[in-house]
Amino acid sequence: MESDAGLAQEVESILAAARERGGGGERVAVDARSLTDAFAAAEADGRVPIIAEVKPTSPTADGERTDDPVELAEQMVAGGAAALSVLTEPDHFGGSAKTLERVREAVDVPVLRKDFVLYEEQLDVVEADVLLLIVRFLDEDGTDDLEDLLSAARERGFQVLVEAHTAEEVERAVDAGADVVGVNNRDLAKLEVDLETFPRAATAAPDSVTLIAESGIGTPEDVAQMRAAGADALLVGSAIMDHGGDSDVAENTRRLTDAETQT
Ligand SMILES: O=C(O)c1ccccc1NCC(=O)[C@H](O)[C@H](O)COP(=O)(O)O
Repeated sequence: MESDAGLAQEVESILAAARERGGGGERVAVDARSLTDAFAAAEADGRVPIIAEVKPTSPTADGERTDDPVELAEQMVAGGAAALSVLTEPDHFGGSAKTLERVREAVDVPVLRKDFVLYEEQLDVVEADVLLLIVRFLDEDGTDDLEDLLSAARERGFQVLVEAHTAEEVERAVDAGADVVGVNNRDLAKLEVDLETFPRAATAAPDSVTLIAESGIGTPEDVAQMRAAGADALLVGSAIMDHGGDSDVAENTRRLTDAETQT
């Protein structure tokens, strides 16, 4: 079911909750682990650079994974993940700032804070190496501007992944100063996944940008499709988390990180 604004109801609910969430108080100052260095190290080691996502559940998940997120994160790193993404959105994804803090303490790879940040004060919740800003949601009236948030995040030491869904949004991200751009194959307005999205939108990014393909990637064939279209790295949640089951998260990660060395 869609709202008047053409958004899926779950998305309206996510945005309403994000508008209500405050900040953390004290200004965060981060000594960040380099995301691009982590990608380069994975490549040098023959691994596909994968950001594996600790996502206990989501509006499109088949269930909930209740294992200790720190154990899941450690298994993802054992499976060759170059970096991790940790949901901190509590109401729809089962995440928390505390979880991110615990995960970041336990691993030595860069950790992305995955949340729906709309206002500068929401940057000051928890230290993370990378922060997500979503072009689509910063279009809304009443949110802070993408450009301002990008600067505010960098002033605190965060690297910033700016997420787009179309070629036009990729251009907006680059114009705002983004050097790491994610193209989400999931249309966050409607929650539909189409793996042709990344190849279509990625063409708008200059070579200087680090490009990340996000969502809906589950098989070595999907990895090959995204890499052939120019993805420097991939962000994968559901296929690794296996929400409806209890499969080995390290193996699920390894299947994708090893995709280019398997014959
Ligand atoms: O994952 C969802 O169901 C979702 C619903 C509404 C807004 C955002 C959502 N996900 C955010 C993401 O971008 C993904 O968690 C991430 O790219 C990984 O996607 P996947 O591998 O398909 O789990």
